[in-house]
Amino acid sequence: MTALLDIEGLTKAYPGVVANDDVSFSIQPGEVHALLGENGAGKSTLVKMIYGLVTPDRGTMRLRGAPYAPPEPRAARAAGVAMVFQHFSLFEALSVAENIALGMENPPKPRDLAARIREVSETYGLPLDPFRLVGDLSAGERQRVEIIRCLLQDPKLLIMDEPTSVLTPQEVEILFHTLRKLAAEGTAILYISHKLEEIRALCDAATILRTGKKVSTCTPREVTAAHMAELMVGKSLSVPARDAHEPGAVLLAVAGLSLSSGSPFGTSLRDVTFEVRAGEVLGIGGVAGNGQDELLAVLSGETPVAGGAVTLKGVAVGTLGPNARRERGLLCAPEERLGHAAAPDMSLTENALLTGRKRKALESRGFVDWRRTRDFAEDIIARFDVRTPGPGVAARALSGGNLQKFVIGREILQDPTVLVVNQPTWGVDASAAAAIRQALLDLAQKGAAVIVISQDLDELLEISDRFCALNEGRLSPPRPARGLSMEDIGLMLGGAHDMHEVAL
Ligand SMILES: Nc1ncnc2c1ncn2[C@@H]1O[C@H](COP(=O)(O)OP(=O)(O)OP(=O)(O)O)[C@@H](O)[C@H]1O
Repeated sequence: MTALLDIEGLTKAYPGVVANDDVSFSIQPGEVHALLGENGAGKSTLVKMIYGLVTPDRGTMRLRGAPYAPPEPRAARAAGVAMVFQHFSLFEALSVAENIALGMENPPKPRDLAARIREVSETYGLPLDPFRLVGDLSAGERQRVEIIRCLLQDPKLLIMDEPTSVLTPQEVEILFHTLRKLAAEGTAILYISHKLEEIRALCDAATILRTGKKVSTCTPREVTAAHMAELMVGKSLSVPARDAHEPGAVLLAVAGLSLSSGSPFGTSLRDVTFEVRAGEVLGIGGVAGNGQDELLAVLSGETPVAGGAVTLKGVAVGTLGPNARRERGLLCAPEERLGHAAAPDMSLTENALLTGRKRKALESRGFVDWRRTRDFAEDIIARFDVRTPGPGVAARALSGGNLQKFVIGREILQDPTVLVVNQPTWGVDASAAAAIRQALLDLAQKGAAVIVISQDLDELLEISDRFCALNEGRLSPPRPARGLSMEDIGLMLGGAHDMHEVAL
């Protein structure tokens, strides 16, 4: 059988790093093929070459036997290659159908397009109303818009970059059902993910990259997740551990916090009340879009509130802005790493300065001490295993997971009294995720209070002392995490999301 896509010797170098080094493999029609590797291993670079976003330095591709070298994504799409990105490019104020029409060369009449969207949505079990505003959709529904946009092109190869990191467990099931149906019809799927159990459940074959080179292939169903992780990193994984301890004094308290959202697509916070003690990790679970961003903005000081709504070591800080809170020891790492947690075009040194200025004393007499700042950036890089040529590199040149390690490391190394992180291991590979969780536990062990906001319930159960759930802007009362079953958690999350369940 002719392979659908044959990749032969693909090589792509960036200054200081060979992102893909002589990579060769094939994808068969109807195959779900996983692309695995640590952060920075070269997965995104490889799929960008397949999708025409990056031109290889060397090497060739053949699609259904014919030479294939797309100069731009439009050419890739015309050849039958589609891609769903990690970050969606949708306009919130437009409807589903309007968004889809924008990406088409020759969009049909609106009514015909809506009918096509309904047809694809029903055929593939992806419930979606063409007339709803994108701003009102959950992350999972937005992903469906992107998938349906791809399916309308009738692709032969569908590339998916970490599709499940924004999905609830139920939405993952719906997605897998769709992907299996597509594969059964002969569409090949190239699937990037760090979630190894999901890969075992879904994928027929896997190609594993390490520092830009193909190091192995395997059949995910026939090996364990631990084995795949070992192939990726070349060593075995450690599980986060902590000693038993008694929590200390209350460090952060939020009391009766209600806040109506400024944005038409935001979530209002309703009577949120909780406290976190020294030495404690409080996990806040919930489906994205239930007030997580709004809560983080209130805690960081980006959205000031009434003074007494937020107290730090008994002192009202609600009216203070981010810098004043940082000086007092309340540090936050937001979810969006490029543009919010880090400035994309600034170097890592400059990004270290942005939040570490005061606490790391990076200024003296009104001047930036660049040597100290660079040392701080180098310390983060070394201690958090950030794979990059050096601190002079721009944040946007880092792979997603490596930038995440940098952002979390930058805050932890400032010795916070209270640290709030949103999705701390989003897009981070298994071994780096374990290292970040361990660093958060160590921070709590040293006496800080840590708040972890995450959609990853396994992560929260692994590291939290107490767990609570955000549901349409309301926070459930925290409960001890030990002994909570998935069923208890389901009830706490209860009805938070308008999950349109489909019969699978
Ligand atoms: N535009 C760029 N400029 C400079 N270096 C880059 C650029 N894009 C990627 N790199 C480098 O190439 C290497 C591979 O990055 P790539 O994004 O392909 O990794 P990845 O496997 O997708 O990682 P992750 O799982 O973290 O997303 C990294 O060292 C990265 O820093």
